[in-house]
Amino acid sequence: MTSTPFGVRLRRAMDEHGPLCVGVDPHRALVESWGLPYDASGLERFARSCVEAFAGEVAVVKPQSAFFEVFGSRGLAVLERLLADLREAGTLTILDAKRGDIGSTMDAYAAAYVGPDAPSPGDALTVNPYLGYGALRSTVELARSTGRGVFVLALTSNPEGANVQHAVGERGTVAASMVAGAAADNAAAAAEGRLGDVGLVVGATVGSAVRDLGLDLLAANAPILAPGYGSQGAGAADVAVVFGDAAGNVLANSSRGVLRHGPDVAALRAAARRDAEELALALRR
Ligand SMILES: O=c1ccn([C@@H]2O[C@H](COP(=O)(O)O)[C@@H](O)[C@H]2O)c(=O)[nH]1
Repeated sequence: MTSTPFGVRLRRAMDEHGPLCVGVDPHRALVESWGLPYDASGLERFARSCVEAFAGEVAVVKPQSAFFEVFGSRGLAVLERLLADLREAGTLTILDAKRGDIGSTMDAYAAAYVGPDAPSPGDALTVNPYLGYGALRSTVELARSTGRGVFVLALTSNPEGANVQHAVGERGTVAASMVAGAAADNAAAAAEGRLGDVGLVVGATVGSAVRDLGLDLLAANAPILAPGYGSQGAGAADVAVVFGDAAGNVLANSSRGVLRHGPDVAALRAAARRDAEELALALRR
């Protein structure tokens, strides 16, 4: 819990380290390629190497909850420790758990992940707005009250997402309604001249969709988490083209693209630095 808003802390971190978020996605193949057993003990050593490699070195680390949940309570304990170690090192985290439900259930998810007594808090949480942007209200409010943020899925990096996210409803496309929701929630921050705390997830792989759907990402004053850079095929130049005038608010994520350089900690760190520099050059504001 902190009194400095998430958007302010994220902007500082990106200015200092470049616009890269490293994902901690312990896929079975990766864990085994690091010479580790694919069990809770291997997971723990994998996570520890990530802390050693990335703490204090990159703007943000994004653990993917699914790969920890696989191991039940022992996996969740590793996730909690990973988040705590990064927090202690002063490195921002986004917990990628993509929570989304009716409002009353979201209250519990909000308490679990962004509340003052959250057992495994990150600095921000990814949320799924498929039950409607309004269902995220309590999560947005609680996150802001603890200096945390949320990232709302808007245009995801997978090809199947377009079928839902490009669909046209009463007030335009589904994606546009998410951007409008974030813009409204970030308006007060914009008036203060700072980046908002309600981020959007927009894949670096979406091609011309941001333009085609007329999404004004810059006006949303939202941090933009852009997965798809690296293993999913988007390069830094693609990120610059996809986001245009909003490129300065983009935090590109790479998980496997960096992690494949492990288990050597120096090699992991060097890979992250190369990507952060490449992105900073391409997205220069
Ligand atoms: O639209 C989305 C939203 C989230 N993700 C997540 O990001 C990482 C990407 O991993 P890579 O290894 O860099 O492909 C992963 O955790 C996804 O669940 C996404 O890819 N697209």
